[in-house]
This record gives sequence, structure tokens and C-alpha cells, in this order.
Amino acid sequence: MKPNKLNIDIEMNVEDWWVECFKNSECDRQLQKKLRWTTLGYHHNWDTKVYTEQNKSLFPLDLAELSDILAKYLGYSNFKAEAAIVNYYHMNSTLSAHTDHSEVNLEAPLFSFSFGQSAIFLIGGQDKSLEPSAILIKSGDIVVMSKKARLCYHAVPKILPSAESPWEETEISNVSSNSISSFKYISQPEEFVGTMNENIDNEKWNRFRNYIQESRINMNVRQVLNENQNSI
Ligand SMILES: O=C(O)CCC(=O)C(=O)O
Ligand SMILES: [Fe+2]
Repeated sequence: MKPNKLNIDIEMNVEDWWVECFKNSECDRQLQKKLRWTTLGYHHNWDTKVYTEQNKSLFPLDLAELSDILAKYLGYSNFKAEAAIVNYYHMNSTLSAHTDHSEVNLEAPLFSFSFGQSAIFLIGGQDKSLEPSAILIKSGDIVVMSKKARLCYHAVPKILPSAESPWEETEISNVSSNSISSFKYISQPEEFVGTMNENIDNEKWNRFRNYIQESRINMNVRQVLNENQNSI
């Protein structure tokens, strides 16, 4: 079984979406644009909004590691990444106003990592009476929704072309496993670093560059369970 769930799984059987997009020598732009979301860990159920033990995969270790580093840095020492929605936006995509309240634990913060093109992010109050504030989210920005903001209405009404391309910065291009001191979730840092370095080789990177030049990727990471809870 594939660990992650994609919106396109509902209408077609694709083993690996990215590989499938480049199956022929040309990039299949139509298929590429079809991907709108992926769910990781406890899979968000779009209809019932209820997480279950039956609809759950291993949370990706690299995103767990990143979330853990951020959580520790911000002082949330008990945060555990257990579910994520990855949103893929094209230049004309929007996300309508909603609150995220499916998690059992609504006290834990929600971490939102953004890459690629910029977005106007609107955040209002816990009901729709409060006029929202607008924030420009750029590539590399992290939005932390904690305390009251955790349950506030928010939306993405507009994707804007990014003025800069931080994903092109070459000085971060060569990661060495020596620079990694200790990992909590990733047990084989050499392998992890090897994959990262492989992915920045020219042909692979070019494909990603073409995609991200016209897309925004947002990884929305949540803790689902309460601190002493082991399952739903
Ligand atoms: O794309 C974003 O910045 C927000 C996504 C979001 O609100 C969500 O996935 O619940
Ligand atoms: Fe949200």
C-alpha cells in the first residue's frame, strides 16, 4: 500500500505521480496539474473530518524531524507530528475560508511550511464576523497557528509570483552528513543526505525547478492526539 494518499488516487491508479509525469520524454503537464493535495500520517478524511486508526500511515520521518526541530526551537517540547496535509497550488488556485478542528488535540500548535510561489494568507477570528488580516507568505516561511489562532478562520485567496527564487541558492546545495549531529527520527543520516544530494543533480533539479516556478507547496503539520494518548 502506498503510504501517502493523493487526490488523484480517487480517479486513477498512479503508482508514483512524479515518475508518471515524466514517463515520456516530455513532462505531462496535465497530470502534473492534477495533484492538489496529499495526506500523510493520520489521513485527513475530507468528508467526515474524523481521523481513525484504520486510515493511517507512517508519518514521513524527514518531515517529522523538521517539525521536531521547529517545535523544540519554539519551546513546544512535547509536540509530535502525526498528520499533515500537503497542498499544491497553481497560479490560479485558491483555498476557501475554513477552520482546522479535526484533531483531538486542539491545544498543540499547527505548523505550516511554504515553498515556491507566494500567497496571500487571510486570517480572521473564530467566527466569520471578524474582518481578516492579510499576510504575504513567501517561500521558506513558516506559519505557526497556536493558542487562539489555532481555531481561527483562514484562507488563501491568491497565489502571487515570487519576487525571489530562494530554492536556487546553491550554497545549501551540498549537504554533508558530517554537518548533522543527531537525528531523532531519521536513523540513517548518510542515506538521507545521499538522497538529498541526488535530488539536486541537474536533470532531477530542472524538473523540480520547472514545477516550483509555477506552483506553491504548503505542508500543514498537525499533532492529532493528546499528550498521553497512544491512539484514537
Ligand atoms: O496553504 C496554506 O497556507 C494554508 C493551508 C491550510 O490552511 C490547510 O491545509 O488547512
Ligand atoms: Fe487550514
